Amino acid sequence: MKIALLGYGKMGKEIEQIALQRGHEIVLKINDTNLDELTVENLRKADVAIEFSMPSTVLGNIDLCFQAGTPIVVGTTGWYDQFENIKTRCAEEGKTLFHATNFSIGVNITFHINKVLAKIMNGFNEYEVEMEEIHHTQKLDHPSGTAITLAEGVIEHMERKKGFQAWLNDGTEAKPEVSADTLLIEALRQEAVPGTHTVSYISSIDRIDLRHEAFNRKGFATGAVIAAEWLKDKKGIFTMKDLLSF
Ligand SMILES: NC(=O)C1=CN([C@@H]2O[C@H](COP(=O)(O)OP(=O)(O)OC[C@H]3O[C@@H](n4cnc5c(N)ncnc54)[C@H](OP(=O)(O)O)[C@@H]3O)[C@@H](O)[C@H]2O)C=CC1
Ligand SMILES: O=C(O)C1=N[C@H](C(=O)O)C[C@H](O)C1
Repeated sequence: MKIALLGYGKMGKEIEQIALQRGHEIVLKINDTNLDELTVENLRKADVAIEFSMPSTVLGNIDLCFQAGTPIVVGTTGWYDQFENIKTRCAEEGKTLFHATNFSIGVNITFHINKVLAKIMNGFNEYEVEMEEIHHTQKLDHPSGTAITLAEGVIEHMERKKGFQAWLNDGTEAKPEVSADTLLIEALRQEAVPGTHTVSYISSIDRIDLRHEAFNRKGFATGAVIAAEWLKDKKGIFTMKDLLSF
């Protein structure tokens, strides 16, 4: 496949390596220094675009791919407040978009177990639930997209939680008091951490942790390339649940 990389930073470079290993060709690589090459005409030269840029640039890039008619795989996080608009446009205009807050197979297994665990813990009111996400210091958004997906999984299956609140624990803000029906997500930023997520159930006598720790970015990148391959000849909006068989 001919692939356009929209975003050639930490993830774009990792995806390039995996894509080449899997026999694909990179026809466009976009970062802040060559935005003049980011045109509908150039996007039409690609079979698929893989988008890992920034919360402030992702929507413009989705729009350009829709104009070009180029299927797009979106890994960028921090834009999901616009998700319904994009979903509607994708359907109305007959375009193709694959999105995931996390492309790693291990995280998607964790997403599944998280829902099963929340269903079980719904019956055990003596446990309080809280979450923690840790990422590298360059991360622009908080809480992470993955943490939001995990929180949504808990809220869907646990009657005593109705919403979530994020706390960036960078020493500037004390731990917030949250209401009993709010799930607190603590975001920590530490040098070079690719992504660690923990959902904890804590009672006065014990603690259950569901934890996923990425050792590097290979899992995210491989999942994104597999999604791009899977998207061939498909129309519509898709995510990892469509690709995985559990
Ligand atoms: N869904 C998933 O599995 C994963 C998602 N992510 C998400 O992916 C995104 C990117 O992460 P990461 O690679 O670490 O971030 P980086 O900051 O390393 O890379 C972002 C890249 O986007 C480039 N850029 C700037 N403007 C544009 C534009 N208009 N169009 C395209 N690219 C542009 C930047 O260029 P320059 O360097 O010149 O500024 C940079 O190369 C984040 O939102 C992150 O949360 C990350 C990992 C996994
Ligand atoms: O910015 C990152 O690095 C990551 N972002 C994604 C997120 O926001 O969940 C996925 C992964 O955790 C790495």
